[in-house]
Amino acid sequence: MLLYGASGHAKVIISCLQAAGVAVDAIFDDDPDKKKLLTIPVVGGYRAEYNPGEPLVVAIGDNRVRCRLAQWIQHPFGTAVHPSALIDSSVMLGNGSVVMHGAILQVDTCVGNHVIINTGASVDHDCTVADFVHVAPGAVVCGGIQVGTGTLIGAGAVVCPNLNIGRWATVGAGAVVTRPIPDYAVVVGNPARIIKINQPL
Ligand SMILES: CC(=O)SCCNC(=O)CCNC(=O)[C@H](O)C(C)(C)COP(=O)(O)OP(=O)(O)OC[C@H]1O[C@@H](n2cnc3c(N)ncnc32)[C@H](O)[C@@H]1OP(=O)(O)O
Repeated sequence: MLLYGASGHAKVIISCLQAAGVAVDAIFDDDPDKKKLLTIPVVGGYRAEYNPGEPLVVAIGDNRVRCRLAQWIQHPFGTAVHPSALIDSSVMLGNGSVVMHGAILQVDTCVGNHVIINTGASVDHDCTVADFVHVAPGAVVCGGIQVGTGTLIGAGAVVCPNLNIGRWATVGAGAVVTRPIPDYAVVVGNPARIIKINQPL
């Protein structure tokens, strides 16, 4: 497996892959001062000709940056799933997506491409999690929820059942979402309230 981005997020992905018995051979990063992450060599900026058939995961936590890079990279995309994650056999997991330590994906949930289901997060039954979403550590997404493209569900947030969460929205850490959230909205608190609407991409 190859990674793009020698970040803290990449360290967690390496931990997942190593626990699953998958070797990480190299990491691309544009910063010439980065030479190694944990024990893995950092080999410079992205090159399509570097081991072209080897799967790659974009190891960048920022959803917009991960989206931009994924549309440009020419390698096939792999997935990283920690063995402690509980994933129902009905779950669909897209290319480039990662499921960290202790995360739970329940029955009939569909997870798109380049999604992060972070440490200890849970996404319950019948959810649809679109591409480039990040469900941060400890967040709880209850049953029957649609999460739109590029949205961040912050650490420890709770999203109540059967709600529609828009595209490129941000749910603040610890928020309790009780109503649908529009595209690009940033919400915080319990119950969650909109504090601003971000600019579209
Ligand atoms: C492994 C990992 O680390 S994964 C990392 C996952 N990341 C996260 O979970 C972080 C999620 N981000 C947040 O919660 C952020 O605070 C955001 C995005 C909601 C807001 O960030 P910003 O847009 O920079 O807002 P800012 O910090 O200026 O705060 C604006 C107001 O909202 C309040 N606020 C910000 N975040 C929260 C929150 N999570 N809960 C309650 N209130 C909040 C601030 O106190 C401030 O209130 P004030 O105007 O009365 O002073």
